[in-house]
Amino acid sequence: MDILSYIKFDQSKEFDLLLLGRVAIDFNPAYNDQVKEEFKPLKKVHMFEKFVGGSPANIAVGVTKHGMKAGFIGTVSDDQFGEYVIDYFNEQGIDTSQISKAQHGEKLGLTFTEMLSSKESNILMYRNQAADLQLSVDDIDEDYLKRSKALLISGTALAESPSREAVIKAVMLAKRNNVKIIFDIDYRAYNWKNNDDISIYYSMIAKESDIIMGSREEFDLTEKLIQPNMSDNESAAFWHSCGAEIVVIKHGMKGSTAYTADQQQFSIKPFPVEARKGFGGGDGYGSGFLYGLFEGWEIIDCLEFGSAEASMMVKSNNCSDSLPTTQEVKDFITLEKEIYGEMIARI
Ligand SMILES: Nc1ncnc2c1ncn2[C@@H]1O[C@H](COP(=O)(O)OP(=O)(O)OP(=O)(O)O)[C@@H](O)[C@H]1O
Ligand SMILES: O=C(O)C[C@@H](O)[C@H](O)C(=O)CO
Repeated sequence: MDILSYIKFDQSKEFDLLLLGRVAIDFNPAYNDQVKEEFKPLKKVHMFEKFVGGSPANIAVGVTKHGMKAGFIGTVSDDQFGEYVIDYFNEQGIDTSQISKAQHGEKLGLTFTEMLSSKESNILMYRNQAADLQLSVDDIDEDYLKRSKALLISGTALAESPSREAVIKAVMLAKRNNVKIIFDIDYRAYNWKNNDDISIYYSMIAKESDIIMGSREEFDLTEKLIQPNMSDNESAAFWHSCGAEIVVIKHGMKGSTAYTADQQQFSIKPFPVEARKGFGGGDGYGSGFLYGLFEGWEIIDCLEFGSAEASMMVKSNNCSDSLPTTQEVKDFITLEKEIYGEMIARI
């Protein structure tokens, strides 16, 4: 079945996707032609490379590399790092007209990453009074929102006020302007005060969403106050009953499944790679999957493309700069299929 029968984007709109939420600065152990910090504990690392990071920021870069027209709604620090983010987005072709600067000295989060082995990596976040959580209702402009086919909300933006209210306002305005809502649950423990808050705000946005993407753990957190311990099938049925057209549930290396409102389900596995780190896979997955969806591909092809892009990202040393072009993902899939066989990722 053609995906356009699931999601009907308003093709007359100028932007494909607006992304709202977390943006930070990643400091990754250097791994380039000059310096190679091999797998080691963070305390032993001397040289770092700086990148723009944060899941929705990365996905904005990822979909733009596929030729989609994206804009970012967020708040950055009023300093050199804030300028770095805006310059980087501008260079990538992402619209920055709706990025505000924090007014009271709040700083962008700094993410120091630790690569311990191909199976273990961690992040160390410096994120007190984070600038991105200063996004407020005054930063949400209906005339801007209505110009987009879809709005992606990253769940981290719900962790604190005033960003929380800004998200809720954006979702309310999106709904009345036929802007599809994509909820990337994107749970990060920092900034959340307790699990009831997580369930209250995640479920509030999930109930309004057309597409929901998250790991099993993220769905469990979302569903805590609705019905704990749901199976994947039960979760999908519940969110479909609230109006979601596509529910994607990820199980890391075990694979992921997209459930469509017409009761179909499609599953995919990761493409085998030697990973440099665990994080960033979700952003590659989101970029590739959404690109396919906007192109009107069959769901299984969207999943394969997203899974390939995820594998490429965990293999890489960073989360934004290494996001691949469409041709690079296609070449990666061709190569992996030559090595491992045509059905390597398909379940
Ligand atoms: N070691 C790996 N090798 C290949 N692919 C991987 C590996 N780890 C993760 N992936 C891919 O990345 C996808 C997303 O990873 P995960 O399920 O951890 O989601 P996530 O928590 O949203 O990620 P992120 O930390 O980027 O937000 C997986 O569904 C899988 O396709
Ligand atoms: O915040 C993180 O989880 C790690 C970041 O380094 C990265 O940019 C990211 O946001 C991955 O989703």
